[in-house]
Amino acid sequence: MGGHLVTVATCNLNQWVLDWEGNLNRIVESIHIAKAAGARLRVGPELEITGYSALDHFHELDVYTHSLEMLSILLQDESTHGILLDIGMPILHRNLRYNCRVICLDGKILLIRPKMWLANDGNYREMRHFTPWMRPRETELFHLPKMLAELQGETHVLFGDAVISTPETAFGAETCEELFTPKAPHIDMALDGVEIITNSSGSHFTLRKLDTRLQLIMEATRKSGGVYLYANQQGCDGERLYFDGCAMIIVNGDIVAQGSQFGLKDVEVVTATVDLEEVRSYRAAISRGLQAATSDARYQRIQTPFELAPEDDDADIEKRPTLPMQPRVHPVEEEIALSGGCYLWDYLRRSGTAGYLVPLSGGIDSCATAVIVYSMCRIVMDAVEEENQQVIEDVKRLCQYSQGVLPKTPQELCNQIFTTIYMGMKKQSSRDTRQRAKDLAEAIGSHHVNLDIDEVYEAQKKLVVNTLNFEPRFEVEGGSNQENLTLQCLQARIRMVTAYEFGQILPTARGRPGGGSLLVLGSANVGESLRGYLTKYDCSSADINPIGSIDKADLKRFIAWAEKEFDLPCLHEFLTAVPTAELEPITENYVQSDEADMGMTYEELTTFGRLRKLNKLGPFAMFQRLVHDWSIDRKHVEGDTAPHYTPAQVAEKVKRFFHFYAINRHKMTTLTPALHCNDYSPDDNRFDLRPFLYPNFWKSWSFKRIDMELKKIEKKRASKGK
Ligand SMILES: Nc1ncnc2c1ncn2[C@@H]1O[C@H](COP(=O)(O)OP(=O)(O)OC[C@H]2O[C@@H]([n+]3cccc(C(=O)O)c3)[C@H](O)[C@@H]2O)[C@@H](O)[C@H]1O
Ligand SMILES: Nc1ncnc2c1ncn2[C@@H]1O[C@H](COP(=O)(O)OP(=O)(O)OP(=O)(O)O)[C@@H](O)[C@H]1O
Ligand SMILES: NC(=O)CC[C@H](N)C(=O)O
Repeated sequence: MGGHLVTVATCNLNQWVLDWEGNLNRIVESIHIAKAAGARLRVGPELEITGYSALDHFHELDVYTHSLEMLSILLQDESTHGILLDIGMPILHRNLRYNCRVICLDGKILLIRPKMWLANDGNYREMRHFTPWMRPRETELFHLPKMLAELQGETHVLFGDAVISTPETAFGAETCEELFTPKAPHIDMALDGVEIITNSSGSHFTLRKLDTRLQLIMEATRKSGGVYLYANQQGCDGERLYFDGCAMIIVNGDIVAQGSQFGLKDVEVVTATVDLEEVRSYRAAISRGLQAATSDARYQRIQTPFELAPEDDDADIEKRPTLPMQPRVHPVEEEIALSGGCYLWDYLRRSGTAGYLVPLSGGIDSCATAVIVYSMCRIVMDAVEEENQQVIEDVKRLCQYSQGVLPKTPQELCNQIFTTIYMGMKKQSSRDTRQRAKDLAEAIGSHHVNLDIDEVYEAQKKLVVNTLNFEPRFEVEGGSNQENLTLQCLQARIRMVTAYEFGQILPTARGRPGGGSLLVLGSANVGESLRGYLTKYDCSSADINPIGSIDKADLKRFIAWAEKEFDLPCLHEFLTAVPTAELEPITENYVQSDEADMGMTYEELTTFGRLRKLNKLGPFAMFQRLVHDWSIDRKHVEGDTAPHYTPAQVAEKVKRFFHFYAINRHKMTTLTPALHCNDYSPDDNRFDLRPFLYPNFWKSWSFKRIDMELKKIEKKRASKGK
């Protein structure tokens, strides 16, 4: 029989790919915390032994050998006994690679459950690394390697799609993506009377995604009833993704416990006491009976005498079911601040470098990058205040406080590990941008360098003058377009060389103990990357870019939010300034402007960027869509804030965008790795895979089709007298 009050645990773990012992230690620590909280079942993230993002390392046999070795250490560690464990790791079975859950108890394996529906969209390539288990509710024998067979006292364990039956209930596992599929395994398990479902995830962050995840999880148990335990990685495990934790426990559609989405705890365990009788009454009250009774999905149950709810515990009247709570969701601006801040901290501490350097131009993009570093310092100082020992250790190493004196404010920390550098040109740079950069640096406390690159520029330019006997001039000085571009790109590239030069020597020159290098941060955003409005291999080429998958609209929201939330009034100036590259000389009647140069506004670029990637529209479909969305006929419709253009103007805009997109796509192939935050990201290397040598779009069939459609539309409008 058994009791009905069960204490269960799930967790966020900050795993790191191939950090075998580190990963194992964090798993063991989570088990200790779960046990101390009285939990009898603990679930951990997907592939927690290797770290989720090992990618093509999953092709290497070492990975499977070391995973088994770590599992063997875990099973032998008696401090992990006395609780049912659901551990994530890769397993080689009959020469096929599987992404598995290993369910174990008291040093023995009960079941190995391979993932059935693999994640294969966007950043995910699980089909490249693993084989899905395509036989629902079937099992076979897994031959244990010698080291595990000795521990098990048997040569084989069950491998496949089955569930575990305890004296009082049954639980089954599903893995991450399976929850996202239309016919998720939890549906059949719930129909077959399984009351607790574990979900181990390696689920990455994108802006506004938590809503979707929450809805899916709550829906899973709202429709079928049951207890759902969600575990996830948290942090940067060695790739461009940030895993946003949020371990949760849900009962019959209500959240009863929720861990942090962003945070610096390497191990965060979430526990709750749930009442199995509530699941039974809920299931009795919903329309499920007939479907359950006629369902042919019958799961093999692996019996264990281990009680999840010892009756003795029910007699303890202090124990009571955890009450439902409202889900916590951060506003999108805060998501940018927290995801970027936490990712940068993991990257910094794990890379072993001395800090960050940002070329700060006085424009909004590099400003956003700098504010994200400041956000990191704020998050770190909060963790220091909460006495997070790992963070304190990392801060001590980075800041080299031999006396153990820690910084007291985010600004103090910022000053130790963050340099901003303004690299001006006498004729091109305005006083305004130089001042804005200086003001921001002062407000966030960064170590600020203000210099001019004219001498280097002149020396480099002389190479052409002296060697080719030709003096290139800017357009405003009467030069051609090609001369104008050459001189602009020269400045831009000198900035990149200067940024790396300073990044490498600054810690030593400042007398920082240990010396080392600063990582150079980039600030290219989605719109300008798509449009190609950047110099290849200039400051857009950096070590890592925290804003590379965020478009201008989201960035501006973030800066407006940070102005208030971080109390940085100087950010206001960045929001109202006209965006300019300052690569051409400023004259009495000419100041370079991004939007004029690009032939489109950032707002329009935001729309193009999202329709291209999220809605998957090519030139013709984009025209068909925007001719309505941006219709001139809607100009006077109240509340319509979109731009308004005639059909001919829309055609011209769409063609211009795709023309520049096509001729500049090569720039995406060398772009700095960016933290992945959005499904509209143009990242060519891992996410938005495209060719980079296109035919001339002006002569393309798709542009001709736009012209044909335009003619039809104009004819119709003319007949209506428009
Ligand atoms: N199909 C292809 N496949 C591979 N590579 C290709 C290529 N076509 C050109 N290239 C290469 O790319 C080069 C042209 O690209 P690139 O050198 O970037 O030069 P380009 O795109 O001509 O000029 C840079 C543009 O970015 C603007 N901008 C705006 C804002 C800021 C900044 C800044 O830097 O701060 C720059 C600047 O005003 C200018 O319009 C060619 O010289 C060639 O080396
Ligand atoms: N005067 C400068 N001093 C330092 N860095 C600069 C300067 N001008 C440009 N940069 C660096 O080069 C990058 C690309 O320059 P660009 O003019 O394209 O700026 P952007 O991407 O629009 O960003 P921002 O809004 O920060 O100017 C900037 O993000 C910045 O990091
Ligand atoms: N690892 C996975 O299966 C993750 C897939 C899932 N679609 C997600 O984004 O969370």
